[in-house]
Amino acid sequence: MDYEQLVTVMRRLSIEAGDKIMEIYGADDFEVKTKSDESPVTIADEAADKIISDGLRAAFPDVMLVTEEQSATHSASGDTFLIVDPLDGTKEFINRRGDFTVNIALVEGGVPTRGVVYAPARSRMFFTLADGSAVEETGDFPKDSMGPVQPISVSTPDNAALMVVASKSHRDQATDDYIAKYNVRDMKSAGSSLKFCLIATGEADLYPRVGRTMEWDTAAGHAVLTGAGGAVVRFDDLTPLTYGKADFANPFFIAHAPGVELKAS
Ligand SMILES: Nc1ncnc2c1ncn2[C@@H]1O[C@H](COP(=O)(O)O)[C@@H](OP(=O)(O)O)[C@H]1O
Ligand SMILES: [Mg+2]
Repeated sequence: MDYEQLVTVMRRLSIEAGDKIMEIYGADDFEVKTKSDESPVTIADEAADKIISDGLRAAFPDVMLVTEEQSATHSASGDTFLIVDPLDGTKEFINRRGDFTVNIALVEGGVPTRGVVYAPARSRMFFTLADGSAVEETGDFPKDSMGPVQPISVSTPDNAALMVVASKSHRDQATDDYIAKYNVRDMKSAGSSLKFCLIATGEADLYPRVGRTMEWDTAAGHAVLTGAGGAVVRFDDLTPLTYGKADFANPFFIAHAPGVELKAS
């Protein structure tokens, strides 16, 4: 795999998909359909999926591709593949709350090693460079050349006063009970894979997810967080969260800056 090429292509496709998503977001109205798993989908999900899949297949014809919108056609995957959630945080998108992201990642040997997370309505873009380190790009995100980038890295947390981030649209008692085990200075809520990025930049220390997600929801954010020095572990045994699992379903997990003294579930 040519990582320089991969980063260039992932970044460009995320911007092209983000542009399309924002075009639909800005329209007066858009249709919301319900998928077989009851989750909502819009023409923005489908249009962004097409842009990204066509682009990845053209650039990397030999690498397996898994996308949320085409998930019904995926089977046993092996442990190296590209994985895409073209619009994570669909509920945020529908409710016009802004916290939605375009997510593209490379998983190698069950580990997300490169990824891009782009939040077009927030004008924030996070990705890994070819060497796997994480950056945030600022500016107006030109398609064909990288704008100014800043290396990002996780916080050195104060375990007596942690900053915790949790889902905006999927928050429950189990999550609150687990968070109650920590000394929390403040809580943020955020939608989509942005939660991983807030830990990657040091804006938060801990993100426990006691609820369902799929691998495409987490792979790109996970890659960015790893590149910034953070980690994602399973909620049940605190071992690393891996990819290429049956049905691409994740167990509950905890994303964190390594300095957080993790509590058992
Ligand atoms: N019951 C469930 N089963 C599978 N995935 C779920 C789920 N509830 C939420 N999710 C996933 O969580 C994502 C939203 O995350 P958050 O709540 O952190 O914003 C959704 O992504 P999509 O919006 O791409 O469908 C969805 O995939
Ligand atoms: Mg998603």
